[in-house]
Amino acid sequence: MIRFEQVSKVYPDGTTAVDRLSFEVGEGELVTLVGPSGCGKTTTMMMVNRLIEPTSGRILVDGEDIAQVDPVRLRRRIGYVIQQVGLFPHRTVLDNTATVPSLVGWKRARARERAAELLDLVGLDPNTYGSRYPAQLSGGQRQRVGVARALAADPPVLLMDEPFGAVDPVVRERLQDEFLSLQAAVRKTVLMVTHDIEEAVRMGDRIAVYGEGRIEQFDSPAAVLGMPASPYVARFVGADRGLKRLSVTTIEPDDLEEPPVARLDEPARTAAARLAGTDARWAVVLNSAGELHGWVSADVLRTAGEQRTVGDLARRMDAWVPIGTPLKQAFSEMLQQDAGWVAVLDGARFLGVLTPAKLHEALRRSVGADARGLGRHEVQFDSVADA
Ligand SMILES: Nc1ncnc2c1ncn2[C@@H]1O[C@H](COP(=O)(O)OP(=O)(O)OP(=O)(O)O)[C@@H](O)[C@H]1O
Repeated sequence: MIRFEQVSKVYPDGTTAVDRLSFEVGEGELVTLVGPSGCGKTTTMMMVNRLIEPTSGRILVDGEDIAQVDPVRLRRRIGYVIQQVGLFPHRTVLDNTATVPSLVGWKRARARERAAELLDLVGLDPNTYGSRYPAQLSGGQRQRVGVARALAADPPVLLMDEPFGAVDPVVRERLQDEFLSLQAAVRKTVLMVTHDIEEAVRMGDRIAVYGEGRIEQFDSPAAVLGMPASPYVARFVGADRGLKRLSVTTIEPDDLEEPPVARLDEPARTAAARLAGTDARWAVVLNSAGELHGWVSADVLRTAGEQRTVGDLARRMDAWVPIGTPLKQAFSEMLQQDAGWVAVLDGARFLGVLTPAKLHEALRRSVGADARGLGRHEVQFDSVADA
């Protein structure tokens, strides 16, 4: 969808901002450009909507060499979100959001209707906020208007330069989450600049890690964290990349332990007999539909009276996550519920449990899989132990 072919930019004073850059962003993909200040990220981005012209090489958008496209026409297909948001201070939020549709000739009523829809989509009630001026909004709300405005004309491509940079960390995380669920629905092709590796990992389907004017590694978040392509990338992603990896590795069925299962309505003695032959100290308790109820201790089952059912003795279990959840979330659930394991469900169906030992194994699996898949030499298993 966006393709860079050997693109360089040398500014008139001789600064080489970008040096023979080649990469491609697929349709519906979100690629983050991350790197230290001054490494050429913004220059890269601004060449896509021709706010900056490359010195050599070419850039294709949807197969078309953009040097041949009228810049105004090009920019209508490309939404642009910047950190300072750049809202017009003397226009209402609704009019700000309707800017691009109005520019491209939509009727006023239709443009405003579309703007109201978009404000709603980014979590701002158009009835409350539509008539306000930018100065009457919080920083986070202004950022949302910036995103709504960029999406208003439904451009296939979105460029975002530090879009969540100007807000505090808590709001920032919320905006990131909101944008991710929005992106899951609208599936734009997105190029996002950030200097924050956490944000790059969280947001990107793939990450381009910049050195000076060059991409040092262009890979999935898991691969960048698990197998930095060079010592430079390893330093940039940081010593705690094992921990960061927890957020990008998801739970798979093979990661689960399958403890013995007891049914809510069966006699305690029956369940105790089943456990007797094993060294299990507890069993998961499911209801008759196979849904998680809780757990029961093997000792309690063994010493239970004749008449008792498993249901009389079971304890509720609230620590659970859906299959496919990132390990980090499962771990956090474990800590929050003060549990030694979390149940993993597929919809309401119980699949198995994740224990700390299995979590560690899953991390190792993900590093190993990348290593096999990509054949990199610099596999850093030690990063897993750090986690
Ligand atoms: N108009 C210009 N004239 C000369 N040099 C420039 C110009 N604009 C940018 N540069 C230089 O080009 C290099 C890349 O700048 P760019 O803004 O692309 O970096 P960046 O990675 O986006 O940095 P930051 O994270 O600080 O925004 C820097 O060395 C910068 O000083």
